[in-house]
Amino acid sequence: MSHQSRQHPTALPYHSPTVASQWESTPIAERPGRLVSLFVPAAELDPLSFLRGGYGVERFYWAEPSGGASMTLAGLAVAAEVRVPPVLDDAAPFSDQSDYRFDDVIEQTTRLFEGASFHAADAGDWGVAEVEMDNHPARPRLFGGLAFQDDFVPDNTWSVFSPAHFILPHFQLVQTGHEAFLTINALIAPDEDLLDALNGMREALMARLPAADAISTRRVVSPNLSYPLSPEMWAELVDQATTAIGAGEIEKVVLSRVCELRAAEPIDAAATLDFLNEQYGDCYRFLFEPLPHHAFFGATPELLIRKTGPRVQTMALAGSIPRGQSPGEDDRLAAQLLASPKERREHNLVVETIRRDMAADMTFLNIPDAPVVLRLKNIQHLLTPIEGQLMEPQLGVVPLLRRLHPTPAMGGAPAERALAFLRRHEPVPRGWYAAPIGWLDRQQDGVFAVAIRSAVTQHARAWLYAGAGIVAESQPAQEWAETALKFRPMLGALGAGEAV
Ligand SMILES: C=C(O[C@@H]1C=C(C(=O)O)C=C[C@H]1O)C(=O)O
Repeated sequence: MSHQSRQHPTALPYHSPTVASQWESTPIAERPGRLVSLFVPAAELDPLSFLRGGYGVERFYWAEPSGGASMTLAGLAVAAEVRVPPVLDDAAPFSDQSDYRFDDVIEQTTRLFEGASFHAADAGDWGVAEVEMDNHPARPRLFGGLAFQDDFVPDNTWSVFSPAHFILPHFQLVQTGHEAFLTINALIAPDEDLLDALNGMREALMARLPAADAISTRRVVSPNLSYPLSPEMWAELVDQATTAIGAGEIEKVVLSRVCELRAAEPIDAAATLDFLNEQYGDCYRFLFEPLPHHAFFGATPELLIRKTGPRVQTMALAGSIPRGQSPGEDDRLAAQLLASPKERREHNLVVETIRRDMAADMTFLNIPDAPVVLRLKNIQHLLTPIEGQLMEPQLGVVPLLRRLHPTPAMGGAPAERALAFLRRHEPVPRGWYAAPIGWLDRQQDGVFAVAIRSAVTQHARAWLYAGAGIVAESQPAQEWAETALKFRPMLGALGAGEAV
């Protein structure tokens, strides 16, 4: 691959994260380091206080909706990263580059975990014991995501983001069910004595174990909002889409718009997590802050893929209607959503595309015949939960992301033409909005959500994103109102109340 890289100023002076791509074909013994992870039980640590205690360093957060195998991960600082730089080479036609990000992530991840070791810090008499890594909740997990489009380049808004970027946190707190563990991850030099390294790491781990003094963080107060796309411009955009649909060029395209927010002080995205956990506990809550005050965060209802060994789960989530003012009105609107041919068609396009894209890899794929209604705080959606069993369990989560992203719930149908339509017509680049966000481990198991109901911050500014599926019958005013509802989670999180 010959794409040039652009360096981002993400490294803070006190550490220098190793980019796994530097290891390119170097024999393990000659590499700059190998991954060592050491953990202790940490039932007393609260993930949000832990993050608040890390104000000023890189921070990461991931919380799955409660129930089942749900997991919360909070990360501080960077032990290692997997990053795919942008392609800036105009000479290479974009079509030749498609999918390069996924292969790069797989390669770099595999290299990062080669020769990795995993240890319990409290074995016996405070000894250190090597432990089987693969199913342990404290195992090292890379957290991050990808940009929506393959040809992403970091613009002014997304200046510290990459086409794909995953972080292995230096300190990683994981809660699953009733268990919690704090893990310290580090790359140690090949000539460094493992026991010496482990002793040093254990000291650093124990120093983090007591709950940090919470640094008080402030929520945003009375921010200013603006919408770069006027309702008239939106109507024109929707008309362009319905015209392309009428001409048979595409069947569906998801259009998005942006809300710009200005605050009086730098925005602490982590300070919104209490609100998101309280109000949107039924969603995937995430924070990716690779540089302090440059954060991408949100609370999304949409699972893209959960892979545990041979088992996979995904969903079709498309088709929307507001919540009612009363339980009766809620039910009436839900029935209207289920009965709407337009919403059902929008939804079925997603179901059928997922069926087509997954069927070849599955020994079985269970897709219910009809959707149910998912009722969220401000909006209701049509939902079809999907599960299956992989023919080859060793097929990792990243190839599955490649198959699925973007589903017609985020891009459109047919996918390539819908993406080309968006490149031509959507006025604001999406960055990481509507793209996969989540975690993966050494076995390349993992969980990814679709990063909608999300915002990106830069110091005192934030950009919120919301989109809606457009089909032949779509009306601009209705889609404007739907996107207004989809801004609400982030508006609430950023102190802008229920404003639309
Ligand atoms: C694109 C968004 O939402 C998606 C679009 C939906 C629709 O068009 O009905 C519903 C849920 C999501 O799949 C968003 O929230 O920004």
